[in-house]
Amino acid sequence: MILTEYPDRDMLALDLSDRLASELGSALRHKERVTFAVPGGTSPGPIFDALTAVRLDWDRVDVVLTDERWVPESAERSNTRLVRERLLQGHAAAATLLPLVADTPTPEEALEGLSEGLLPHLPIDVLVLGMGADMHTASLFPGADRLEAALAADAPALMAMRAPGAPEPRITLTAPVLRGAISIHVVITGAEKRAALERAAGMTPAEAPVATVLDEAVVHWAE
Ligand SMILES: O=C(O)[C@H](O)[C@@H](O)[C@H](O)[C@H](O)COP(=O)(O)O
Repeated sequence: MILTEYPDRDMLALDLSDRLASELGSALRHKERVTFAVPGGTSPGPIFDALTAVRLDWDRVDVVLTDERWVPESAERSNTRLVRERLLQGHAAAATLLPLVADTPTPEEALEGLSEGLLPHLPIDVLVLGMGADMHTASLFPGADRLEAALAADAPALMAMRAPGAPEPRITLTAPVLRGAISIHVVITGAEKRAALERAAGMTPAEAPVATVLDEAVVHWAE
C-alpha cells in the first residue's frame, strides 16, 4: 500500500484528479475505449468537479460505479444521480455511464442484464474507491450476507448485497473485478478513517473488505 497524505481536502481533490486524468489519458493512447470506475458517497464529489474541467477524449471513456444503492436515480441517495450531476458535466459530459441500477424491485432481478453491459468493459483501467470507517469498500461490507462469495476469486463481476447498517439493498463490483483493475486509488478523509485504514492493513478481507485491494492501491488521505 502506498499512502499519500495531503495538507487539506482541496489539495487532495486537485492532485488526485490530475493523476486520474493523466492515467486515463495514458490508457487512451493504447486503447480505443477505457473504463473508469468511481465510488459514490460524499468523498468523490470534489474530485469529480475537478475532472469536469479536464480536456481528454471523454467520448472514449466508459464510467461505471463501484457500487450503487438500490434506489431510483431521482433519489438523494442515488450514486448514479451523483455521477450524472457532478462528473458527467463540462468536458466529461461526453463520457458514457455504464448502468449499475435498473427499475426492478430488487438488484438480484437486474444482475444478468447489468452484468452483460459491464463484462465487455473489464478490466477496469482506472479505479477509485472510497472506504467507510467500518473498512468497507464499494458495497463489500463486513458482515454482509454474501461477503465471502463476493471476495472469492471465482466471484461473478456483479453481486447484490445486503448488509447490517446499509439502509437499502446494494449492488456491487466484487473483489476479483476490483483487484483486476490496472490502477487502484482509495480516497479517505479524516482521522477516523485513517485509523481504520491502519487497522485494515493488518486484517483479512473478510474482516476488513478494503484489505482486498490495499496491497495494490495508492491511498490518498487528508484530515
Ligand atoms: O455507495 C457508497 O456509499 C460508496 O460507494 C461507498 O463504498 C463509499 O465509498 C463509502 O461508504 C465511503 O463513503 P463516504 O465517501 O461518503 O465516506
